[in-house]
Amino acid sequence: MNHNYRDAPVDTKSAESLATQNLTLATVDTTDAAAFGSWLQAESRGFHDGTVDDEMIAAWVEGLAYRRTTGVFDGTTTDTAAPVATVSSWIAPLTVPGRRTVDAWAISAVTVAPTHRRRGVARDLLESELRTAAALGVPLATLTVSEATIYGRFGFAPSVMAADWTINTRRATWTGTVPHGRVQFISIDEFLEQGPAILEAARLASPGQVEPWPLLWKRIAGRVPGDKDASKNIRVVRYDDVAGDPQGFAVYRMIENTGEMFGFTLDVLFQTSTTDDAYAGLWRFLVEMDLTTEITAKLRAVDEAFSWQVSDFRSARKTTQRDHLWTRIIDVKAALEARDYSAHGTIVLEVADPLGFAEGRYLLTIADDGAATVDLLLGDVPDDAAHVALSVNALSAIYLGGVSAVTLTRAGRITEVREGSSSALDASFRSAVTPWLSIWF
Ligand SMILES: CC(=O)SCCNC(=O)CCNC(=O)[C@H](O)C(C)(C)COP(=O)(O)OP(=O)(O)OC[C@H]1O[C@@H](n2cnc3c(N)ncnc32)[C@H](O)[C@@H]1OP(=O)(O)O
Repeated sequence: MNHNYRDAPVDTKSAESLATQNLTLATVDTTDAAAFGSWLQAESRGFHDGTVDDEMIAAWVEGLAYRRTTGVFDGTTTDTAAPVATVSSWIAPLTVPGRRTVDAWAISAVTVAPTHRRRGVARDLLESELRTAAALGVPLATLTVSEATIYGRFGFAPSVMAADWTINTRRATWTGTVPHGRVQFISIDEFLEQGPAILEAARLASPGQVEPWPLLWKRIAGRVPGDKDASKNIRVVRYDDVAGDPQGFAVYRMIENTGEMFGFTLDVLFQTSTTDDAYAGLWRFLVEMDLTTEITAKLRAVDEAFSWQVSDFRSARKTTQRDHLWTRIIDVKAALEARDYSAHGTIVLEVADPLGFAEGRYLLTIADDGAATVDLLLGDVPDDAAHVALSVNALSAIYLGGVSAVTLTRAGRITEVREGSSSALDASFRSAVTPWLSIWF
C-alpha cells in the first residue's frame, strides 16, 4: 500500500470530466498557508459556517496539513484562489472485528459551492476519491455524513450506528459492579498528554473506531483557537486501576438547569475506557454526581452497558439513534481478509457494484480460528457453502458486524441464492461487541 497519499496525482477521469465545464481539479499544497487558508474558508462556507478568523485558520493549517486536500477551481470567479468545491482525505486505521485494524480512506469536507451545485461536481469528486484510494491500494473508504441521502449512490452504506443518551439521575442508582480503582481529576494539559494513549488502547475493543487526530483532542478539551473560554467549564477525570495504571477518562461539563438553583445537567463530552472496571468506575462517578438531575451523552454506542448498571432501566434512555459511520468496500478480498469472523464456514458472495471496484463472485472461506481467505470463484459453488447476491452497499453495511444480514434480506437488500444463507452470514459476520465510533470526521 502506498502511504504517500498526499502527493498522489489527481484522478484524470474526474479532471477531464470537470474540464468539460471549464473547472479544474487540483490538490492544494497544504504547506502554502495562503492557498490552504482559501480552501479552508471555502469549506467553511460550504457547510454554511461563518468566515473563519486568522487564529483558527492558522491552527487548522498546522493541524490538518497532513491530509490530502483537493479543490475544484473556476477560473472565471472573482477570487480564483478560492475553490468552488472541496474534499479532504487521509488513510485512517479503522477497527474491525477481532481487535484488528484496516487502513481506510477517510473522506471529509465534501462541499460544493451553492453557485456550482447540482451539475455533477460532487459526483466527480467522490468518484475521484474512490479511484485514488483504489490506486493507492486502500481497501475501503469511510465517511460520516451530513445527509443520509447522498452517498448510497457511490456504494456507501451505514455500518455503525450512534445513540444520544440521557440518564435521569434522580431515578438512577448505581447497581453495577463496584470498581476497584480510583477516579481523580486531571488538568486539561494532563488530559491532552495522557488521553491519546488511553484511547489508542481502547480503540481496538470497538469495531468502527477511527484514529483521532491532535486537533480533535484539543477540541474535545475545549482548547479551541480563538475561544479562550471554551475550556473553562470542562472537567476531566481519569480512572486508575488498582495498580495505579490509567485505564480511562471522562470529559464533561456541568450546565446549570434554567430556573433551578443548584440543579445541573452533566454533559459527557467524551468518555473512553480500556477495561470494564474502568467503564464502571467512570460511569458510577458520573451517575452519583451531587446536585445533578440528568446526564446527557452524545455519540455513544447503541447498547451501552450503563443501562444495565442502574437501578431503574428506564432512567437511561436513548433520545436519538441514527446512522453514523458509512463504509464503502473497494477491494473485497483485502477488506474481508482484514477482519476476523465469529463462525467458520464457506460463503459465496455475488457482489454487484455499478462503479466496478468490488464487482465479482467471491468465495469467503473462514477457518476455525475466525481468520478468512477470499478468492474469486471461477468454478461451481461448493455444496456446503452459503450463497447470497448483494450490492456493495449491503456488503459494506454488514462488514463491521453491527448490521444484520437477516434484516437486510428481509428488506430485499440481500438475496439468498441458497435458502437460509443470510443466517449463516450473520453467524460469521456479526460482532460480539456492537460497533461504535465516538467521533465525527
Ligand atoms: C463526508 C462529508 O463531508 S458529508 C458533507 C456533505 N456536504 C454538505 O452537506 C455541504 C452542503 N452540500 C453541498 O455542498 C452539496 O450540495 C453536495 C456536496 C451535498 C452535493 O454537491 P453537488 O455538486 O450539488 O452534487 P452532484 O451534482 O454531483 O450530485 C450527485 C448526485 O447526488 C445527488 N445529490 C446531491 N446532493 C444531494 C443531497 N443533498 N441530497 C440528496 N441527493 C443529493 C444528486 O441528485 C446527484 O444524483 P444522481 O447523480 O444520482 O442523479
